[in-house]
Amino acid sequence: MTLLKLLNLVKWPKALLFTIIVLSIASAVISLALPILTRDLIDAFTNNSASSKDVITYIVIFAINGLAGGTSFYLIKLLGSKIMFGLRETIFSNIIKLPVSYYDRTETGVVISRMTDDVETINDFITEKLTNLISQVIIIVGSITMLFILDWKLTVLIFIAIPIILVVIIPIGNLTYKIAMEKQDTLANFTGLLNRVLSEIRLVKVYNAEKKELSNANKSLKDLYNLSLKEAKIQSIVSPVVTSTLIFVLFSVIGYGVYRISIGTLTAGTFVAIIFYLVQAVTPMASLSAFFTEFKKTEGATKKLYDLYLEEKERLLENKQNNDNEYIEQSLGDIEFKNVSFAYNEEEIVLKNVNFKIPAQKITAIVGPSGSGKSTIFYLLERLYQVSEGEITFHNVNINEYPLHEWRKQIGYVMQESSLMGGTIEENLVYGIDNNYTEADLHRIAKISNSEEFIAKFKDKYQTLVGERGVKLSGGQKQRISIGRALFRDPKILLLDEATSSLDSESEVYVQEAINNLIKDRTTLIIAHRLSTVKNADQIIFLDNGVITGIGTHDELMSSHEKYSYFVQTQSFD
Ligand SMILES: Nc1ncnc2c1ncn2[C@@H]1O[C@H](COP(=O)(O)OP(=O)(O)OP(=O)(O)O)[C@@H](O)[C@H]1O
Repeated sequence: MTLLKLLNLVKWPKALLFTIIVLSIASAVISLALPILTRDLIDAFTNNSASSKDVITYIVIFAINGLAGGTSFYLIKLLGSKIMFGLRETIFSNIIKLPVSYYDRTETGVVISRMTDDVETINDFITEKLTNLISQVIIIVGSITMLFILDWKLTVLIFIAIPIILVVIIPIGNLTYKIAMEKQDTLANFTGLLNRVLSEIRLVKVYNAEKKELSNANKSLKDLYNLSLKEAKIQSIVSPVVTSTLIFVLFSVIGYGVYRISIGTLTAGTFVAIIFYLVQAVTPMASLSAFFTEFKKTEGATKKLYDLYLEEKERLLENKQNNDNEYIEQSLGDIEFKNVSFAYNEEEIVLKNVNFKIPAQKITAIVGPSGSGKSTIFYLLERLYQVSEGEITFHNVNINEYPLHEWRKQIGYVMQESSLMGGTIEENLVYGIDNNYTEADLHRIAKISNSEEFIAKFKDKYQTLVGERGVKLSGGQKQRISIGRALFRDPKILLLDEATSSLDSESEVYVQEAINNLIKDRTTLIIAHRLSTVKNADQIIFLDNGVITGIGTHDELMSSHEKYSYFVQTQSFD
């Protein structure tokens, strides 16, 4: 059962669970005793033999029952919250370890919905159904048994209703389940759409796509609307059938009971006890009838969550202790691509048998037409994807042999779009730094990344909020913050995706200065878009449609590589 497998991932609060079970059994037993006590009290009153002790005992037991009910209600909610916490923590720690390739094929909104809606469904099932199961079964079985003992003729009358209710409930239960599953999927899709649209709201607006997105949203919303209506229609059939049957039974029982009292074959106390048991048994019965539908629905949610948990994670090798790690501590080391081929999917091979060396502490620039595979080389170095063939080595050791986090710690990656996280400037500068840093470090990094001046102009200085993905900063400011972020890590290897978007010349100078500070004494690989960069590089790699067609200095390639010299003349190289 997937639910058990999933729940096994969470540390079960066993003592709490045990207390809940004991309390709910105790409460069920008291509930079963109450009608008998009521009967005795009523009959005692009828015979004028009731003592005040009887009344007090009755009230005390009633109060204990209420107290046990209240306490177990709280404890069940506590159990649910603990399980939700555990599940969300476990699943989140897993989804954050899933490789980038997983997110290439999955909409993030769907993952969000798993973490929110599906976990909630499981919580509802546990707190409202599973934990009450034992006490409900005890109450139903106990009440029916007591009914038979008290008066079998009346009980038979009650049982006539059960097949009528079952005939309606069972087939409809399956239908409700199907609708619930459809609803879960539609909701996940809608969350996906919401996430996509809201994260790119500027794009939506400048391309006048509001109407289009609204009509996309409309489809999901209509589906949700129709499914809710379907659910309502089903309920509008089930509910009156069940209620009328129950009322019919109740009236018959009351009529027959009153008749029996009038002819003296039933005491008033026993009659009240029967009604008491009847009411007591009906509520858990209704809840139990929905148990299997809810269970199936929860199994659906559980399976999706468990599948997410089973998805293959990035290979971390965190506990690996061997000599290879020592290499990573040394600063000097060449990186080599040896016969590397790579494809994101079967349709297209992006890198084809690529061989080159990135010498330590030198600048290597990669140039080539759009889509030739330049960024892919960075992703492979960051181990965001695994090579399909060949290997990438550092100190002649396959980079996969290094623990992933240790390896990534050596690399500073300044992305072209200068991705920032929502939060403050300080949080962005120190992003991913787990050791302590001082105020002085912060100022030093801001200074060498040329950010100090513009940060000082903000009212909140380092605590200025940058907005989602840094929307409140200018392009040049964002770039300088990302350069600062890379500097903070003091990486040995630097991956720099030079921005194609042109900054104004003043900003450009600031960014260039920051880059020069960043590059110093590091093994640098730049995706180059400027003539000054390629001229400064120790070697240039020309990548064309996934194949390296030339390696050399700017002057060498200008004289020997026709496409390179043409490229230099025609691209936006200044
Ligand atoms: N996540 C992905 N899934 C599938 N294909 C991808 C993915 N990322 C890139 N590609 C494809 O891989 C090829 C190389 O892309 P890459 O981004 O490495 O090129 P590039 O040289 O950096 O281009 P540009 O200069 O335009 O940024 C392209 O054909 C692209 O469509």
